[in-house]
Amino acid sequence: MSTHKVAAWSHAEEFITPSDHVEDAQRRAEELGVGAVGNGVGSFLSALAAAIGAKAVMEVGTGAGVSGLWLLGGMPSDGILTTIDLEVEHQHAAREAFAAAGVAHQRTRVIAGRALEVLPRMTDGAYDLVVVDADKEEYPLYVEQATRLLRAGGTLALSWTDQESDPAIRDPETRALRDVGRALRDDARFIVSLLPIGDGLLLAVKR
Ligand SMILES: C[S@@+](CC[C@H](N)C(=O)[O-])C[C@H]1O[C@@H](n2cnc3c(N)ncnc32)[C@H](O)[C@@H]1O
Repeated sequence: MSTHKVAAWSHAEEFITPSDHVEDAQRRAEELGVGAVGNGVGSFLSALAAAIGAKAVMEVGTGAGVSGLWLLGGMPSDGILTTIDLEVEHQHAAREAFAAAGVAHQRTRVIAGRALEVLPRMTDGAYDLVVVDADKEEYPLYVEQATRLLRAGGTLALSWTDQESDPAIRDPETRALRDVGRALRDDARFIVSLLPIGDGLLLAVKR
């Protein structure tokens, strides 16, 4: 790979300056030892939510609310973010982050529980955007649920891993992602693109 490509990737990560609220949430995520999207993926999610006018967003994996803040920043002012996490401490941090950023209470639904128990209770075709950033081994099952939850024309965004491109890496998480990537790529119901931002983001638009 050319040095320009590597430099361009780094540049993209630093190109957009996060808000103070996002930076606070990133620090809280670090304190809690939970992952969070970087500025490349975060700013992309914000731009994507704005581009598609996402009023109803489902997020699997709230963390400390970093990706949630980016998403809310791109959604219309009456848009609602539904976000699921099984860790009470993460949810508490995310609620604090949303409140500190002045997000109206009614714009977020922070749901406690295991994604695979919560998602089946959600309404078919009701979401413009589903963002997945949780247990990678469960991705195939999240995708099954997301396919049902998305409206026609809705978008699925899967937080990826840069290890997926290395065929020598065959741990269960990486294999699950590889399988899901191939399945979506070959699924005529979706238009798919793998974006090289952050650790990667797989986009699948439901026809
Ligand atoms: C990488 S973090 C999400 C970070 C978040 N998207 C952000 O950028 O701020 C993954 C989160 O998924 C949650 N998680 C893991 N397995 C889960 C499951 N089965 N159901 C719900 N949440 C889960 C973890 O508790 C953790 O908070």
